[in-house]
Amino acid sequence: MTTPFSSLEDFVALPRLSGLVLNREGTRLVTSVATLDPKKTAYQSALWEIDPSGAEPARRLTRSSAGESGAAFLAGGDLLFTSARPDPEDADGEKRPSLWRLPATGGEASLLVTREGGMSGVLTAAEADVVVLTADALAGSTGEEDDAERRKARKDSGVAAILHAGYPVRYWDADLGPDEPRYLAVTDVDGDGRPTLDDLVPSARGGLRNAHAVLSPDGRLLFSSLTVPEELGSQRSVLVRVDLATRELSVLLDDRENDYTPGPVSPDGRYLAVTRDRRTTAELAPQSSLLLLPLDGGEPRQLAADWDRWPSPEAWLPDGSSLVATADDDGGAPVVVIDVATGAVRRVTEDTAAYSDVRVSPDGRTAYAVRSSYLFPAEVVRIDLATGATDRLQNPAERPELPGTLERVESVGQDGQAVKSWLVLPEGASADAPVPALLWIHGGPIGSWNAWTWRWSPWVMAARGYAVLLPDPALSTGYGQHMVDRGWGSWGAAPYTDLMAATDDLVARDDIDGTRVAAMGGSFGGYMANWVAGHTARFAAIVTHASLWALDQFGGTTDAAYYWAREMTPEAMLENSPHSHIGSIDTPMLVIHGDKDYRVPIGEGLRLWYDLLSASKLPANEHGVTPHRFLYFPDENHWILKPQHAKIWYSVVEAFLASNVLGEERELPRELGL
Ligand SMILES: CSCC[C@H](NC(C)=O)C(=O)N[C@@H](C)C(=O)N[C@@H](CO)C(=O)O
Repeated sequence: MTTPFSSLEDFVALPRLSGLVLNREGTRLVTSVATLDPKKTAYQSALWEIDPSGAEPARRLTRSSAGESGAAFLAGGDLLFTSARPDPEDADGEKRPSLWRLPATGGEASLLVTREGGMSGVLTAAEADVVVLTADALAGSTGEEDDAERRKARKDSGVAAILHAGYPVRYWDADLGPDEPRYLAVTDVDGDGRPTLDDLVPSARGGLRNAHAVLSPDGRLLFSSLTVPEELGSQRSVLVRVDLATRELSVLLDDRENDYTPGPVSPDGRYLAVTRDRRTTAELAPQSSLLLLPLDGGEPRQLAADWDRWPSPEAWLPDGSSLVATADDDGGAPVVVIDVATGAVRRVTEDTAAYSDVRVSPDGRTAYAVRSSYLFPAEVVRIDLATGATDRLQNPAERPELPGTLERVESVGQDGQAVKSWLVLPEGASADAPVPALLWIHGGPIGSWNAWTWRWSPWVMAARGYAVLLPDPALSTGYGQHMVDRGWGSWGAAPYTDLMAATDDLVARDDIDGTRVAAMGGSFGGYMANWVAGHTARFAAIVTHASLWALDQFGGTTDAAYYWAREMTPEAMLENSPHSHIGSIDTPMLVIHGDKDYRVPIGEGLRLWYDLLSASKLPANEHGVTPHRFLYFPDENHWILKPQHAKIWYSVVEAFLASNVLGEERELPRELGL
């Protein structure tokens, strides 16, 4: 059967949906869909409207080569979005992300706010036309005009240098500073003239980087996380409230044992849902809990404390009786309703899908959400909150046909712990025709294989005849705190042995050819692929993407060193470091790394590559010929985002596996120039 996964051209062209907003009346749903641009070298996103009743087909709302994102409804019904599209009223205008307004009554979108430094996000209040932008300003600037002047001077002089006095200095693939994020309140949104912008937290000093914020329903208060520096390069995330009228900032929750993130404010404005993340130490694994914070100054109270999951608050029921949340759970992330008075948790959605972006209708009976699973990419659904009945609405795209089947399988770890996996089987796999298989190891390490992913699609490999096992070993979420605790600080122990237990059961199946199996992983999954390489020769090939190799150096060069310093002692880092086992590696490895990866810096990939050539059991000969390969992306980051590079990634991986697992040679893409 031919599916879009057979051709990489078709695969990268599949539309990708994300995000969902609902207007105040509950009559309009808007989502974002990314598709290939005409050159097929980038994705561009557009906003689409989805009929909440399910009667009408989805309709495209915006169209421009610059794309649109950041959709947010005003309480009055107009739709705001950000776009770097040109302003038709300003022919010479520079293209920078600006705020646009699409009237509820129809017609063209018009420019509402533009600024030299652009903007990255939009917050609106549920019941008042209040708008706050997230936007970068130069650290030393004193206002919008000053910021624009300083920006121009920096650009004209060609200076890119950044002088730091604190940490962090990089984030994923971005150099931090001298820009820093600010919250800019948009004044007079409904007035006739161009609104002005007021900096709500001028003293933030970089503390709003990656912050989460929400507005109270009446738009008078903003709640945000705020990062404050600590000694030894560390930091913590505290919870603050900003009064939009007075600009007064109050710290609501702050202690050195936890990080805090605001969730939604109750409809009556009396409570704030808060996520509390326990600060880890070498002995203490992460733990996430849901708090209810009375906004009149009372003490926070934990909700659903007896439920051994990590709930993420999404929305309130309109009567304020319950919170709607999602939580990783056994290979999915269902929607649950948590009673605020009792903390009782009621599971709403019954399927094994991962839900996000949950929006509740004004009558509290229905929720709308984005869901995905390994059977389908993100799509918008309607959920009956009483019965859990879930219907797929008319989406901008149909589900792609899949080249195989999906199974849930279970193994047993050395300590008796159940280890669950998804298993993707290619069409035709049977005892008469056993297929080669791939062990895929997820990153994090705190995470789960529970949602569709475009970056590592098992269906692309299924279309090429491979089964793909997606196990959730120790440190995975959705199986209770014990599953995280049992792997904490000892990555080479339970996480590794759980993976091997899952592999044992995989190769014992009669529809799998146990002699033709490879292991692959990215990020922490790449760490584990490297660890696997140094501890077993059972795999025919190993693919390691953006991987941690030498934990002694990684801990100091990653963009968030403080995070890893809280995970292991220096001794444990050495004990669990794959590079110490280079001398045992006798499996061909494909190393993949992007130069702009600041999370797992390129030094990991470079050192791994040199170590493989100089010290593994399969070294290069005097002509430099080695069974290992290094696929290097000079302009990609932690992940391979450009469509043309994603195709190269899959092609090179497939060729490497074909050569080492199947004993077949494949032609490499011409674009590699070899
Ligand atoms: C929630 S687990 C922690 C994620 C971790 N965070 C920091 C600050 O380092 C992280 O980024 N880990 C990477 C090494 C990793 O494995 N990332 C995974 C998941 O985010 C990935 O797939 O990129």
